[in-house]
Amino acid sequence: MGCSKWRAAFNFGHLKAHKLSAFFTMIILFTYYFYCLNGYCDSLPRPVYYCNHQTISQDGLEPEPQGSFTASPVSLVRKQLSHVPKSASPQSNNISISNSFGSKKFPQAIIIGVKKGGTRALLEFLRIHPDVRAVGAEPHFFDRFYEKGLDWYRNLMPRTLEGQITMEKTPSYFVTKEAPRRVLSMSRRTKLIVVVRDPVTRAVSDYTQTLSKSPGLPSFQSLTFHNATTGLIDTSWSAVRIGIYAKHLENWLRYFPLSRFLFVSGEQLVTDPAGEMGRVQDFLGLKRVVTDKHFYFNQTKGFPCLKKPEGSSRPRCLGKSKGRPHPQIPGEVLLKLRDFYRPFNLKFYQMTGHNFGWN
Ligand SMILES: Nc1ncnc2c1ncn2[C@@H]1O[C@H](COP(=O)(O)OS(=O)(=O)O)[C@@H](OP(=O)(O)O)[C@H]1O
Repeated sequence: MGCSKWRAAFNFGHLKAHKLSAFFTMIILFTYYFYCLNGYCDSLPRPVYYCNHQTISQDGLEPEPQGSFTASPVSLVRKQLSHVPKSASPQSNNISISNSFGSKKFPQAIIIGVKKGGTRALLEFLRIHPDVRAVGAEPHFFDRFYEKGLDWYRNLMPRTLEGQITMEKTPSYFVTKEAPRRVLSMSRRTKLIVVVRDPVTRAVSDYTQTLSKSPGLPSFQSLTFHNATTGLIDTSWSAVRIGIYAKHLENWLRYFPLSRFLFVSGEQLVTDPAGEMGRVQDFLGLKRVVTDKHFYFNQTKGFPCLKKPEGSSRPRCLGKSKGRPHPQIPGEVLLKLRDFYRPFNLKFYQMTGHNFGWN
């Protein structure tokens, strides 16, 4: 091709400005379409949600410096992109790199409670199962964002393949009056998991979390009692109220039969994670894939940790806000609380047919 021909071929001068811009727009649209077709759009970082004033990324990893199941937003982006081979062609090694397989479904199982029961540990342990896909952040759909509608909720869910189950966890559902009716109207077949823990320890754990964000918080005992001299417990304080499990369960049982529930012991989840995970997998109709082989006890943390969590090859523990030391609470305050909870605990054991041994 002679010089004049090249000049003619690349001479856009005769094209009108609007034709040029239409030409470039088409190129941009085509490139974007091709990019998304290969599933890269799905691997872009997702929004970060704020739960209980704590930042939790969409895949459930808390952005804390070290420790576990944790990732900073930057490392999250790296992690999300890390599965894309650098020089991947769409069909390299006959394995498609597209991650847009499957479809978004409503959760078939929800961890509905309880706050500070061990719900994060349970969800992270479940996420190593190949047949479980879970949204990492707490969606808070059935308590805070119900008006956004079911399509909004479903869209938050990860895509699942045939045979995989979709899950989420939002511990405040258990104590939300409207939640059971709302979950029922999504699906009456939803499986409901409640991780329960000694309500006295749970209350202290709850207080510890609030204290970590508001260091000027009044003492635990002053919040526990209406009046220190009468010793009357203040049940309007959420740290106390959440632990009246029988009362909250009563509300759920107006909508769902007991067979739809699984009660996980928060204590057993720490002392025997594999045993508790066996029960959970059976309840969900999953093969018992998560076993004692997946856990090790981390002496420094004082909790079981995962040898190989989802998306990682290194052992990891939960983040620093999980399994943190509690402030010292006077023994007589704890005793009074224990007395307060006793009848509710006994009722809860009767309702569930399970003695959690908190007395
Ligand atoms: N494996 C493992 N590692 C760390 N922590 C563990 C684990 N298993 C259970 N727990 C207990 O989980 C408690 C936090 O409960 P949640 O995850 O339900 O809290 S939250 O409601 O989501 O804020 C947390 O409460 P605190 O000890 O008060 O921090 C832990 O006792």
